[in-house]
Amino acid sequence: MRARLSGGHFRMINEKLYTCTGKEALDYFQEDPSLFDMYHAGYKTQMSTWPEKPVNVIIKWLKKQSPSMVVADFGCGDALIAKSVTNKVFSLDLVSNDPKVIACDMSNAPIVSSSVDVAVFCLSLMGTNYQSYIEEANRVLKPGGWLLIAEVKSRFDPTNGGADPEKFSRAISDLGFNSVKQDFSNKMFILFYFTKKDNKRKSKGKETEWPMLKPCLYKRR
Ligand SMILES: C[S@@+](CC[C@H](N)C(=O)[O-])C[C@H]1O[C@@H](n2cnc3c(N)ncnc32)[C@H](O)[C@@H]1O
Repeated sequence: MRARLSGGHFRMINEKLYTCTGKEALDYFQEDPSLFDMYHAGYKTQMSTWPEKPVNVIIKWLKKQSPSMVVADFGCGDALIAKSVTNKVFSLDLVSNDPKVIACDMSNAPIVSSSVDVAVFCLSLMGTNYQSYIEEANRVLKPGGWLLIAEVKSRFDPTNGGADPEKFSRAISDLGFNSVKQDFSNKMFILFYFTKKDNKRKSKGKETEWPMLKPCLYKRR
């Protein structure tokens, strides 16, 4: 009974995070931070069924890069990246239960412009204003810096209401990134790798067309 109740709470908070802006999500958790713990308990249960977690793929990738690279982990959850690598990592999330985590809405990160080598979004493009998170990553990234985005595969399945991954990739390229790789090999998630060209937008005056990313709603088991 308790498990069913907490599963219901998790699904409700999860749906809220996918259907509101980052600012509304920040207010929601500031009003009751215990909802954040409830969300993360449910999220852990969901992830325990995944054969491979995207955060571990990202950690493996980071370990192959220079440890001097500065990393920003946008929507870090339990800050596993910061706990697993020797790099300097800015771990950002809506609530901080750990001294390593900076509490903020990641569309407004307390990080100096052009100071970061790798920006990571691991299953964290939840808000309806997700493009403002990517724009913020663009602001803090150095030219040549990496942008890694892992997202649930169903959000990028155009045959089932999901976004076209090419359209998503094009929007990020319009911001001034090169698309280096799209890894579709995992059953549960897609991993996009981009590098930042410079501090200017590529297509001057052209409005970036961001595809809508459908919420990732979990079914009652
Ligand atoms: C699905 S969890 C993923 C956590 C972690 N990246 C991982 O892979 O295990 C998404 C996280 O993004 C955070 N998040 C969502 N919107 C955010 C925002 N606007 N600002 C900061 N964090 C946000 C949530 O609070 C949550 O901890």
